[in-house]
This record gives sequence, C-alpha cells and structure tokens, in this order.
Amino acid sequence: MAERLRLGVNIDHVATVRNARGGALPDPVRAAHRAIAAGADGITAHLREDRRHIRDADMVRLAAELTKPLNFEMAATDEMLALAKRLKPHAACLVPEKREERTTEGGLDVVGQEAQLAPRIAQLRSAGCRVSLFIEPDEAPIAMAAKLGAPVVELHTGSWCHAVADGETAKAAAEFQRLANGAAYAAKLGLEVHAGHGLDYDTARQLAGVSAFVEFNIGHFLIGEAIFIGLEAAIGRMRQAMDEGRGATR
Ligand SMILES: CC(=O)[C@@H](O)[C@H](O)COP(=O)(O)O
Ligand SMILES: NCC(=O)COP(=O)(O)O
Repeated sequence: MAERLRLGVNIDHVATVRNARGGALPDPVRAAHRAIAAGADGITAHLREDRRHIRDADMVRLAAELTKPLNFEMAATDEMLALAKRLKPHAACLVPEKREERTTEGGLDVVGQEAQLAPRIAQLRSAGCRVSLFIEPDEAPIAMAAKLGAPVVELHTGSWCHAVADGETAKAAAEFQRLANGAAYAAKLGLEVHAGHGLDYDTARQLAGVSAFVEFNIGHFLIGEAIFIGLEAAIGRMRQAMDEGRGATR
C-alpha cells in the first residue's frame, strides 16, 4: 500500500480577501484552524515581501497557535531569514519572488544562487526548520538542492496546471512526465518530494499517482472552492481526490 499523501493547505488568499477591506476579517488564522479540523496535515503561508496577503502578525499567530506543522514560504532575504529564525516554524520553503508578479511564476534559480542560498539554508536548519526549495522539476536544480543540503524539494506544478487548464494536451503530457521524472530523480537522491502551485481536484488526483510525492501544498483553488461549498467540504473533496489518485499508484 502506497504511503498516504499529506495535504498542506495554503491560506494566503483568505488574507487577500481580508486585506481588500483593510479590517480583521476573514481571519486567516481561523481558516488555518478550520482547515486542520477538516483534515489538513499542515498549513502553508507565504509572507511576501510586499505583505499583499499574509502579514507578520499572522505568521506570529500561526507559529504560536497551530497544532499541525506550519510551512513558512519565504524569499531568501535577510529580513525573512531573521523572522523564520525567531518564529522557528516546522518548515521553511524558499521561493522566488518578484514584486510585480501576480503569483509565483517559476522555481527558485538555485543553480545561479548557490552562494546566497547555502548559508541561509544552513541557518534555517540550525534553527530547527525543515528546509525545502521550491524549484522546477529538472535534474540540475534538484541535484543542486541536494548539494546545498536541503532535505526537501517542492516541485513547481504551475506549468503543468496551466497547460491542463488551457487544454494544451501535448504540453500537459510533457509537463506531467517532467514532474514524474523530477520526482523520481529527487527521491533517488534521498530528498523528500513535495508538489504545489495551481493544483485542483483533477490535477491533484492525477499527480497523486506518482508515488515519489509525499506532500501537496494547495491554496488558491481550495479558498475559491470554499466560497461555493465551504472550506471543510473543499478540503474533504481534495483529500478524497488525493486518496483516489494514490490508490491508483502502481
Ligand atoms: C510558492 C507558491 O507557489 C505559492 O505557494 C505561493 O504562495 C504563491 O503565491 P501567492 O499565494 O501570492 O499566489
Ligand atoms: N507552494 C504552493 C502552495 O502553497 C499553494 O499554491 P496555490 O495552490 O495557491 O497555487
């Protein structure tokens, strides 16, 4: 029987809605508690440098209150590093960030940034954080992640999800194969393999069939679904989709 996939729920976009009116509601920390009650294995939150959704005070509360692991997504900057070292979340996921982007557009450029990343990874590990690198599913960044001492990689699923959503069948098939190959390669190197960005019920179900993945981090789709069916129901359906996909693992 294949290992059960973990589901990390990203709550960034509860904070996006809150910030639209500048008040305190809806509270992303309340959403995190509800997500855990509904079966999330962990919570992901991305403290962007421009604080467009999650804010420092949210991170402080999440780190103090959660009963399941917190995955702190952050740019590899001194400011974020200092905060992560203070809050000591279960996990720190280093992601690329461009101020003008609408959302994360690709994986971290690990091959070009070894000198900056190596000391930051070492410091996060010393603070007790499980470090992951959000990267493209290609051999060069995966090998570099292993060389840099990151125990976890999160493979960027955005290109595949876009191709699926746009009905680009050939591209979607190629991107899926790229993810499957990347996951197998990372697992062979001894890395723990996660996936995330743009996943929905169907893509999560399909990707769950790749046995090398142990965790998916999913946010935007689930928060959108919550508008229609509620957060608990959306998480329940996602859990079911992932379990179905994992059951199909050969
Ligand atoms: C790194 C990643 O793919 C996402 O988790 C990230 O948090 C996306 O950023 P937004 O939530 O701001 O779209
Ligand atoms: N790291 C990916 C993540 O946390 C969620 O991404 P998305 O589902 O909001 O695109």
